[in-house]
Amino acid sequence: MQIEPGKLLAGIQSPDDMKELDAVQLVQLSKELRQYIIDIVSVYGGHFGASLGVVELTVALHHVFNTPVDQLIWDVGHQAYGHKILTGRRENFHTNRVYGGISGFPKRKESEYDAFGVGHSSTSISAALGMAEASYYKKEEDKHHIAVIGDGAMTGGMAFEAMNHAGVSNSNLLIILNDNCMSIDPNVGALRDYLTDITTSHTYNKLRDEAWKVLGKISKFGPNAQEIAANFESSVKSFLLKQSNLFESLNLRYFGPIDGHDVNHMVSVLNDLKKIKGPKILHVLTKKGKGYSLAEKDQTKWHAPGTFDKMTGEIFKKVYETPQPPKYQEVFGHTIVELAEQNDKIMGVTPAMPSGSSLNIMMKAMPDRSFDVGIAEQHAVTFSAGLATQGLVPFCNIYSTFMQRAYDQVIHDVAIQNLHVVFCLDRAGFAGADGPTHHGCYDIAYFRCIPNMVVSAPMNEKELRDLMYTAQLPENARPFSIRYPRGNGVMPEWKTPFEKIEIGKGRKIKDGDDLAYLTLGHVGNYAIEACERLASENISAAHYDMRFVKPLDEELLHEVFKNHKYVITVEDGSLQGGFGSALLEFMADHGYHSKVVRLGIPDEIIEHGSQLELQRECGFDPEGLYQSAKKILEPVSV
Ligand SMILES: Cc1ncc(C[n+]2csc(CCOP(=O)(O)OP(=O)(O)O)c2C)c(N)n1
Ligand SMILES: CC(=O)[C@@H](O)[C@H](O)COP(=O)(O)O
Ligand SMILES: [Mg+2]
Repeated sequence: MQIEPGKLLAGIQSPDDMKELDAVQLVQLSKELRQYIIDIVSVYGGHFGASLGVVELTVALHHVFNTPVDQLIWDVGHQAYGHKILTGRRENFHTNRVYGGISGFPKRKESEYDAFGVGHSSTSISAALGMAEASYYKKEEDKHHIAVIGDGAMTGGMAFEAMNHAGVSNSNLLIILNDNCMSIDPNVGALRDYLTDITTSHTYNKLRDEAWKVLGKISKFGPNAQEIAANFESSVKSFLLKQSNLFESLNLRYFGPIDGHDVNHMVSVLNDLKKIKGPKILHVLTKKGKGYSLAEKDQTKWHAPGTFDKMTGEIFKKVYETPQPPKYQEVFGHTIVELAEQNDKIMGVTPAMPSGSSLNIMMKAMPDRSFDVGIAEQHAVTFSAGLATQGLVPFCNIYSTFMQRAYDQVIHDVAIQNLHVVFCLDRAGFAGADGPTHHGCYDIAYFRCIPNMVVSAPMNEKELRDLMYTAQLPENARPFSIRYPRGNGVMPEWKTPFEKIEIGKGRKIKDGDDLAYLTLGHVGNYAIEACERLASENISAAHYDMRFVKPLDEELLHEVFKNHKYVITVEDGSLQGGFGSALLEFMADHGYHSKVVRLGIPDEIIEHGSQLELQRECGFDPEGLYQSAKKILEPVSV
């Protein structure tokens, strides 16, 4: 489907084409850019509300700054669709997040305008500061470094670490705080309240106006800007501003808040700020979903709505005639509430993903026992450890990819003290369209080497429920991780009675003589398919659902290796150090010599696409499992 851009937008091949636009044209370009994002995302899907909210900011930045020489870094990058469209990728934009197409996030290898690869939050200030310090060192005095960070991302610890550093640097750094009061769900915490306060406080705004007067003078006096700013900074007003402003206290010159939907005002402010050297922050107020009223009203739903009818706002969902299996996240969300009703020690913790993890179900049902701690994975883990020291049983739900942030906390604060924290790692395995920054490839490998830790993965909804039930039992008071993928399970009738699973015990799903599949987690369902297909060709394959990588079911493994010359291991995770590796270690330790083929994610960066496309690429989709069996059984030619 061909989607045509507006007339002005059609003429923009790069930001160079925007430099001469006048005030009216900048407004028109913003309008066309917003419409183009709506047109494309409604048909092809992707992140939506965040990019709509920064349309004017994006236009103003590329109009004022000399990108790509000036370095523009988008935090997380889910709001950078306008940036991509204006920087030479409009004609490819319909391939956004599609297998083989452009990435949904800024990516250095995709464009020179993407100054830094992103996807995880709160990295932009550190990266921009690093670039700014490099420019300072290289005496590139006129170069600008701009980090655009949302109020949600600003709650992440890294943002504070970076501001702490920036405040004592001389480098030419501009932080733009894009404040829309939203994370994916409504933003949380004291910083959110603080930002609202400085936006509305009477006293503060009076002081701020003084600062703006100085900026006005800077525009007029041009070359004397430095001097005027310096005079202002030694004044009493500046002292008061510093006392009453968090960012000023950290030595960052603070400007704003300003209306982020007034493109021409932003152009004039950014032009002023260009003249002020050193680290500074501009607070911009925007509305997530701006310009598409449904997205403005329900900002969480329209964060990444999927495809929709742009005229009616109907979000397209596949219609099935029979009941479908639920998403794993939903099973988690309902099951934690059920368990918490039985066990008053259970608490729920999420770092800024209440909707994504479905912990929002518990947050609604039991608000005093569930916490959204903001984009703060490290804090979420150590906070859970703190709860556990007091005899509570926190379920700390973190996407596998974001758990990478909190690795030290898992070891130092949980495992070494052998605390009873249950880690639910959602989006384990390929995340799909979000791509390599979001794939949950590494958790098996990075958790498997941690003493005291139980590492498990359910093959279906029942196993997820039973593992959650098992994990909270007092006799299992130790760090316990359960990984499961993005998307649906396999059991429409998922609400099964709880059954305890013995820790470290797998199960034989099917006997067979010719080879054995050993699977971990949801991909076990692919082995069922492969076994059926092989059976129709008189090949008899056994199938074991191992459930645990740590501890391993050694009894079951002795059975496997005593009876099978050919073994195929399957995991939706990194082959390096993962489940297959664990089995090779077991074989080496016990002197087994079966031929083993390991299927999983190779030692490469796998890009974006649907989960199945990526699994196919790596050879562990159902077809890949079948073909591997055929291959392993092929007679060796001499
Ligand atoms: C480390 C990390 N944790 C969680 C996420 C998931 N995530 C992506 S966008 C987002 C909300 C960001 O809010 P904000 O920075 O205010 O941007 P907005 O969407 O409001 O424009 C979250 C939680 C992430 N990308 N990285
Ligand atoms: C940008 C970001 O990090 C999130 O919006 C992420 O895309 C959410 O992924 P899910 O859609 O799997 O919740
Ligand atoms: Mg926000």
